[in-house]
Amino acid sequence: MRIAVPNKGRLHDPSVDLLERAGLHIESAADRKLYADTVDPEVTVLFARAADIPEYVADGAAAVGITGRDQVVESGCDLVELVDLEFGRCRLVLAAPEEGDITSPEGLAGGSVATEFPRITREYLEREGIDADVVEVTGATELTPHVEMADAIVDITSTGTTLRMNRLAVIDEVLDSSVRLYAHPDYADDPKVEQLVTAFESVLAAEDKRYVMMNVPRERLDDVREVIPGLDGPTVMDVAGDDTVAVHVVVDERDVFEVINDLKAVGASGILVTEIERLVE
Ligand SMILES: Nc1ncnc2c1ncn2[C@@H]1O[C@H](COP(=O)(O)OP(=O)(O)OP(=O)(O)O)[C@@H](O)[C@H]1O
Ligand SMILES: O=P(O)(O)OC[C@H]1O[C@H](OP(=O)(O)OP(=O)(O)O)[C@H](O)[C@@H]1O
Ligand SMILES: [Mg+2]
Repeated sequence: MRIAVPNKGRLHDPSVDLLERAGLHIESAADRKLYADTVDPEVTVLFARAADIPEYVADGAAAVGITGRDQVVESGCDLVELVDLEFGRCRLVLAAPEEGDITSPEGLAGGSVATEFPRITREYLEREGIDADVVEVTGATELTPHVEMADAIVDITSTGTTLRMNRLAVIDEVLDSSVRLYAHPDYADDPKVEQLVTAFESVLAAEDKRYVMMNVPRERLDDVREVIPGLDGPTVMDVAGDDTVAVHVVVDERDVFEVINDLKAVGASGILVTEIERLVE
C-alpha cells in the first residue's frame, strides 16, 4: 500500500510524526528522497506536494494520502475521507480591505476576487448568487486588493495575523479545513487501509489521555474510586505481602492536576503520570 505524505512545508513534520507514533517508522528516508519504505513491508511512503496529493490518490498512484481538506476540495477529486487528523486546522475566508466599501458578500457583485483556490471560490460565488470575476494567483494573495488587482480575496487564515498585517477584514467564511487521511474509493475498505485508520485513531484517542498509577491503602480504595472521574473503573492489583493495592487508571489530561490533589488527599502515594502512545478503543 502506498501512502502519499506532504514532502515539505508546514504539513510535512506533523505527518511524519503521526506515522512514527502510529508505529509506521519510515526507513531509509533521505532529505531529497521522494519515496521510502516503512517497517511494514506492505507500506511505502511517497513524498509529494500537499496540493498534488489529491491527484496522486485519485489516480491510484497512492491508495491513501495525508493532506488538507482545502486541497482535496480545490482539486475536485472524489476521495473518501477516512480520519480527521486534527492538525493544519485553518479556514478559507472571503476578505476585503478594512477601510474599503465591501462589507458583505453581496458587495462583491460586478467586482473581482483574487485567490489560490479558484474552484472553491467559483463554487462559493455560485452558491451565494454573486456575479464576480475570479483572479487566479499562486500566493501572497493578501497584496492584490491594495494594488487594484482585485476587490477582495479568498485565502487561508488560521491565526488571522496575515490578514491583520495587510489590513484585510473577514467578510464571510468559505470553507473549514484541517488535515485528513483520504483514500481512493477502491481502497477505502482495504484491510491494510483499515489497519492504518485504526492506528491513526488510536494515536489521536491517546493524545489527551494520561495513565495514572498509584499505591493506595486497601481501606481507602472506595475513597479513591470516588475521586477518579468518568472513565472505566480503575485496575486494582494487590501489592505482594502488604495491605496496599496498586491502582492504575486512564485520566483526561485536563483532569490530571485536580485528580492528583484529590488522590493525595485520600491517601494515595507514589503517584506516577505517563503519556499514552496509543489507545485502541
Ligand atoms: N496558515 C495556515 N494555518 C494552518 N494550516 C495552513 C496554513 N496555511 C496552509 N495550511 C494548510 O497547509 C496546507 C499546505 O499549505 P501550503 O500549500 O501553503 O504549503 P505550506 O505547507 O504552507 O508550505 P509553503 O506555503 O511554504 O509552500 C494548506 O492546504 C492548508 O491545508
Ligand atoms: O492566519 P495566519 O496564521 O496568518 O496564516 C495565514 C497565511 O498562512 C499561509 O501562508 P504561508 O505562511 O503558508 O505562506 P504561503 O502563502 O507562501 O503559503 C496562507 O497563505 C496565509 O497567507
Ligand atoms: Mg503556505
